[in-house]
Amino acid sequence: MALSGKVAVVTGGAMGIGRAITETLLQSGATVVLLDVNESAAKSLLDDLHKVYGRDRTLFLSCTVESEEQVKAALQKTVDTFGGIDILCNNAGILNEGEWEKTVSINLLGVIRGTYVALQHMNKLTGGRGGVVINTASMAGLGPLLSCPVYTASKHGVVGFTRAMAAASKASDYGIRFNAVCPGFVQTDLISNTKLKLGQFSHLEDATNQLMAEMRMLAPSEVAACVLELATDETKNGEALMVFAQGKQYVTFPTL
Ligand SMILES: NC(=O)C1=CN([C@@H]2O[C@H](COP(=O)(O)OP(=O)(O)OC[C@H]3O[C@@H](n4cnc5c(N)ncnc54)[C@H](O)[C@@H]3O)[C@@H](O)[C@H]2O)C=CC1
Ligand SMILES: CC/C=C\C[C@H](O)C(=O)/C=C/C=C/C=C\C=C\[C@@H](O)C/C=C\CCC(=O)O
Repeated sequence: MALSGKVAVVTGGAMGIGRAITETLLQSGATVVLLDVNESAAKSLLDDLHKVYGRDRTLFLSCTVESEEQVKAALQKTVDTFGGIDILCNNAGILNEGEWEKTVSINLLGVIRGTYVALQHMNKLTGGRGGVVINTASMAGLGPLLSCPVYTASKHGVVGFTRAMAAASKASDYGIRFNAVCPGFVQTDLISNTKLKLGQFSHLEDATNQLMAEMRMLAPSEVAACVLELATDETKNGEALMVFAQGKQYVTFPTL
């Protein structure tokens, strides 16, 4: 299988897209460590996964991506348990325009934190074995969603950070590829009760619902399949892969 012998870490791995990524990576032969704050969802998922994949290829570690200490401990535990990290999926994210600083803290700072801590373990220049980092951005990382400006900003930041890290890693010979997956609307808890999550922009919910209707919804598994593509195609570095109901498309960015 494509990922046999590989060790993957998935943040926000207990639910939604992260759960689908976890399952897809396991199906491809990887060992998966899922980090999440929702212990009940994670433990329920682990029970299901153990029945299919056994107990030796999955591990749940309670961890918020907002905490440097917790992320460092979780990734160290991963290395101590499984010998290294080959794949990091910075997937954890929220939608909350009312608590916009928390949105930035999780969606962007959490991606930066996970990347920098994992770099210490994955970087070939510091004893790592290289690998790939896949960040869950959004199509809102490529264009504006008027009902959630801060969410849009956080996802634009993820795309920019991913592309810059890809270039830095290539120039520095870290041996690590960096890519972003940019889904449209996906049927998960994140987009439930959106009126409450849009804060001062809740009056714009209808406009977003109309866009949602036009674009149609994705299943989490469709996003996970694109994550697997970015993980296994070693020619992909610095890419942003858009995923929408009609298909997928790599973004062509302007060359400076
Ligand atoms: N659902 C959608 O329409 C889209 C979602 N995305 C992105 O996909 C990613 C996953 O979102 P969904 O699966 O849709 O949401 P979800 O709400 O179903 O799952 C998010 C997971 O992240 C976990 N999480 C939240 N805060 C955390 C923290 N501080 N530390 C660790 N884990 C934390 C949650 O417990 C949950 O398990 C997010 O980054 C989101 O922005 C991107 C495009 C579309
Ligand atoms: C209220 C729900 C908000 C966000 C939910 C979800 O997390 C999410 O991220 C959904 C994003 C969906 C975006 C859909 C379309 C975006 C359209 C425009 O912003 C332009 C986007 C991309 C243009 C890029 C290009 O065409 O090259």
